[in-house]
Amino acid sequence: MTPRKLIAGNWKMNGSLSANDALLKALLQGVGTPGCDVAVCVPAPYFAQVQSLVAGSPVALGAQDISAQPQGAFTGEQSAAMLKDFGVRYAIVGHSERRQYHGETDDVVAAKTAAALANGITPIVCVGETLAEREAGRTEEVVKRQLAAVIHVNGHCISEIVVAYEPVWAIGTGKTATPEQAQGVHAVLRAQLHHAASEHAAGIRILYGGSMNAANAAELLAQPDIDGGLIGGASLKAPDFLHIIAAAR
Ligand SMILES: O=C(CO)COP(=O)(O)O
Repeated sequence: MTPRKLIAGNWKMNGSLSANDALLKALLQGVGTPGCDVAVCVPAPYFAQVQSLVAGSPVALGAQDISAQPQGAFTGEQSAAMLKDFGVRYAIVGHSERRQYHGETDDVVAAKTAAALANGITPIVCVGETLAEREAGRTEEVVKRQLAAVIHVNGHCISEIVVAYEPVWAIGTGKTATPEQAQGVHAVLRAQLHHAASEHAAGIRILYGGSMNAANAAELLAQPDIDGGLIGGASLKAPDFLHIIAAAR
């Protein structure tokens, strides 16, 4: 079974009330009935705004992070229940920027994945190697270790996760992985999922992220194991994001 593709925008720490309004109105005007699932992962202060703008549309609301803790003295964190209050469907977990700047380990990423799953939020679990790791021939080892951490989340069915392969060297650099490079890593991840949960592996979406744009999306999305995209910069421009959505049909 080939899963329906997912095109998710990661706005990162960008936006304002007025910019979000203009971006989403343009997106909703152009999106029609998309041939794929669509989501925007927005900064937490804008959940309410975006929830009301996308209500009743094919665009789902996503978060960029989620707390591993249910509630309490965790200053600055947002719990799964808080996300649910705003209709959040997806939460990015373990983005390389969180791993790099906030010291998130594989264990933290696994705990956040579990918190999302326990609350009916689909985690988009990011994996990916740095340039130094790729050059040292360690790509497979790194992404397999990162994926293994979430595969063994106790008591939850991994069929509910989305995986995103985001080579760190391709993020925000304009250096996209070639379709062959991306497909090579996606095939490794698919095989690992197959080994862990053969009955679900084909249906788990593996997104590519890292300088995906209107010009390169179609070729990347045509690869057999690329089931969508996690898009940073290009998701902030409605025409570019719409072009990528159209390429996923
Ligand atoms: O990190 C990314 C999405 O999560 C990718 O960002 P860019 O598309 O800006 O390279």
